[in-house]
Amino acid sequence: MSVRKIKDGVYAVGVNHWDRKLFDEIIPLPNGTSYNSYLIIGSQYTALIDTVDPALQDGLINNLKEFKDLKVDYIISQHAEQDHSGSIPKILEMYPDAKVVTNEKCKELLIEHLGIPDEKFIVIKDYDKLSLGNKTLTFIFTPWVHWPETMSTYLQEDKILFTCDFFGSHYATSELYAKNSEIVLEGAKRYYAEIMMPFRNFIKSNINKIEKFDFEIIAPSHGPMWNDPKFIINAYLDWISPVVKNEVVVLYTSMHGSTKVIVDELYNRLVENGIKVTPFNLVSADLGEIAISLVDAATIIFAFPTVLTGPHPLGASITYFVNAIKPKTKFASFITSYGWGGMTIKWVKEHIGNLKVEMLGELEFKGLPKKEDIEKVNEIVMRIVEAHKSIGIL
Ligand SMILES: Cc1cc2nc3c(=O)[nH]c(=O)nc-3n(C[C@H](O)[C@H](O)[C@H](O)COP(=O)(O)O)c2cc1C
Repeated sequence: MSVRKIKDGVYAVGVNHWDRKLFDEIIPLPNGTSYNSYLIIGSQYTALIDTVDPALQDGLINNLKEFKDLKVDYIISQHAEQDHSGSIPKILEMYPDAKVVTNEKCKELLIEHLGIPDEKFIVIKDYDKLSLGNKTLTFIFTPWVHWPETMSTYLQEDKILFTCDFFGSHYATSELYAKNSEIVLEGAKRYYAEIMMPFRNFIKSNINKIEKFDFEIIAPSHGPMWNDPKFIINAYLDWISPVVKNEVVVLYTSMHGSTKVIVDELYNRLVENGIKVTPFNLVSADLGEIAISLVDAATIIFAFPTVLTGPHPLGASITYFVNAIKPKTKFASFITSYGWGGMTIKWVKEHIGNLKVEMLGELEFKGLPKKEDIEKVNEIVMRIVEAHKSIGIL
């Protein structure tokens, strides 16, 4: 990605990671991602907002070299995670007089993670301003989107709000703006589901905080910028709202097909009853797609066999993940096939403490499901139907 001008004196200097396949070594990236860095050249001082993942730092360096006689005075660090901060040491080498401008918490994390020396920092407080001459930055603390130190930066004269991970999307593109397309929104939802959803409760207060500023562009640190900020803010408000959709997510695996018989039965009966069902075979499912589905789903069904007295390891792993990302799901049900005995359902129930779900039935059956097990499926389906009706989504 070469340098792109956003406004007079404001440039996108970050890089696309077109071929990155996994984020956090776990979430697939069908459309890659980007690490955005923004250069703001004021009449007196120049600031760089965030850097890029160190794996691609040469791209940032080459972009900065396109500016003749550039001197960076301030590196604004909005988030200490390495995909945005990891190239700060290299930029400090290039511009030894530059100072890292950030909050106290971020400073502490940057020292711990990157070993940046104490004397390199200027510590700012919530709503502090920094003048670059004809351009003014205001720092707005937006904690827990998604680390404790995260903050946003408002560029008053150009009405741009830099938000780092907040409103980011996993989407590598040569376009500057998101154009509100479904595909970018999907990338934003993929990002939200893994990274932001666990901190849903902090998002509303952060949106209230930023909305006091008059901005026309949201410039995140992943994916394209939003020149229709309402579009992504409204998407976030929808995702964090307590409202769930008439959808069931089935997380299943089956070694010899026994659990799968029940999953198929559940699928057919739920669909017959007008409920959207998304089954994910844990062997091959894209974890990002599972997380995306859980942003809206009213109900989760955990369905996997018993292995070595507990859940199949893929079942244990997904249970841990779902519990960690804390979806707003309201109902859950549990299915397992076993050979001689085990504790699978008990284990799963004990490991979903973060989910505020009403349990809508469970089915533990030996070997292949029998007639009475199939009948039990109907009971579970009717409970799900009633539950969805009770909250007015069916
Ligand atoms: C490696 C392995 C370990 C198993 N461990 C247990 C166990 O500890 N307790 C049990 O009741 N069944 C155990 N089983 C039996 C399965 O739970 C049983 O065959 C079940 O019906 C498989 O369901 P599926 O066809 O959906 O994979 C084990 C099976 C395998 C392959």
